Amino acid sequence: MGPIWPSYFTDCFSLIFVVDSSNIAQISSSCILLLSVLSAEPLCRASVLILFNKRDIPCIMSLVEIKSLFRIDDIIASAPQSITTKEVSASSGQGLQEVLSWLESVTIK
Ligand SMILES: Nc1nc2c(ncn2[C@@H]2O[C@H](COP(=O)(O)OP(=O)(O)OP(=O)(O)O)[C@@H](O)[C@H]2O)c(=O)[nH]1
Repeated sequence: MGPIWPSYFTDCFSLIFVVDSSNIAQISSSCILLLSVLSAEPLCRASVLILFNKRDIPCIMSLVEIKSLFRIDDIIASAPQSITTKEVSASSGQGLQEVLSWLESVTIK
């Protein structure tokens, strides 16, 4: 789906990027996709929420290790956008309330 995402960038003020943090094999491609999204000119002022999803699934790597592999600190430091990260589980609902609070905080009133 990545190739068609730019069709939706115009007038986009907030963005939620979901990472499957149980799938270590996909981490680097997910990171590259995120970098391409963050460098898109129409999104340069968007508020960005990165969700590390599937935290209910036992994984051989901790979230700290996954974030390090993802180079999340470097990405946040160099991106023009305001970026928030959260760990969630779409399955159990872990973190859902925080996601809703974030959405409320970035919603244009
Ligand atoms: N345990 C668990 N399962 C989840 C979670 N989120 C999604 N899933 C399940 O994971 C399966 C695949 O969903 P996704 O990863 O969203 O789908 P996808 O991105 O098309 O899948 P891939 O391209 O194969 O990675 C579905 O059965 C979902 O119900 C979660 O937080 N925890």
